[in-house]
Amino acid sequence: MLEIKGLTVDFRVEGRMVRAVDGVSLSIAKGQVMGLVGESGSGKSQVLYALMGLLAENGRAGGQALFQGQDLLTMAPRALDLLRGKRIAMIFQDPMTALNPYQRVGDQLAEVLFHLPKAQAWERAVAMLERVKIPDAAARARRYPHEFSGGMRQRVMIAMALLAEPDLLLADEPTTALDVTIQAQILDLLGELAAETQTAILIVTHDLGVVARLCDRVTVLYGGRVMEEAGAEALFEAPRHPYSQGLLAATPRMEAPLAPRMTTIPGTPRAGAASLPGCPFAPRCALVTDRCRKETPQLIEGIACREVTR
Ligand SMILES: Nc1ncnc2c1ncn2[C@@H]1O[C@H](COP(=O)(O)OP(=O)(O)OP(=O)(O)O)[C@@H](O)[C@H]1O
Repeated sequence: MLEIKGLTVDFRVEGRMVRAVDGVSLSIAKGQVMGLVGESGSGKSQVLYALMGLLAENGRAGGQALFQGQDLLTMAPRALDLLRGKRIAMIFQDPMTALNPYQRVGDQLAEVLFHLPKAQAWERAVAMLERVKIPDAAARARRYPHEFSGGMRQRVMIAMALLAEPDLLLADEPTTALDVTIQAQILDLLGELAAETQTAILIVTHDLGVVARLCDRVTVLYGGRVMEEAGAEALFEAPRHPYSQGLLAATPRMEAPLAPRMTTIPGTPRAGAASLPGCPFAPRCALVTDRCRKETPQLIEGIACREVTR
């Protein structure tokens, strides 16, 4: 459904180009859920923005992003507009970017189903609001976005994306603002959708709990580069890249009451790391060698670390 090949994102900053995403490749099949994980600043969101043609004005994308064989990066803006919101839906971190403040929530949702008679579209919209756990959905549908709490608006946006039954759903931290019980229910709902309608999902998150609950596969980003790509279960059971190991060790686990201290990865991410030669994780890596600082390791069989594959 989606095949990203060597995606780059560069930003012009004070007259020079800074690389934020450096050669990211991944593919997602029909009905598959791919998690894109990494610390803040690793480039996760820019990957999504590049796919949707929504990079900031000083940004430029390179490489290829094939959606059902068509390259999203070189597509004419009008063709991309036609895909967005129909075959490709996106859930943003901030729901107000997707909702019209002057239109009743039910009408906005029903508009997604423009091909149905109005009454039927409205009924489906209310049913979807119920599925995303909006209490008293029929009455709420008649209200405006500002009359909803932040968490409820987030669920409305998720409902809107699900109603469209897109082929591809791009989601940027879709449940971060929700409380944990609702979060779990929404993640399960996204998982059901992927299975029912064979929607492929690319979900950006810094939360490995989200990955564990929803994802089939995971791509781990660091400094704009892919460090590891693996099945979600395999990654949790045996992370291979030193960065993935650190990321997992830094996540508190319910089932490990005997290890209450959270481990952290020493050091801080290198700003603009993707512009420099060598492995971006080298300054923080326990296995680092001289070669890691000079040569950028390529992703081979799901891992970009020579020291592990040697
Ligand atoms: N308009 C811009 N101009 C220059 N640099 C930018 C711009 N937008 C983003 N960046 C840089 O791109 C890099 C990746 O940002 P991105 O938002 O994708 O990270 P992220 O992993 O999604 O983090 P977060 O979880 O905080 O959203 C960062 O170093 C950021 O400073």
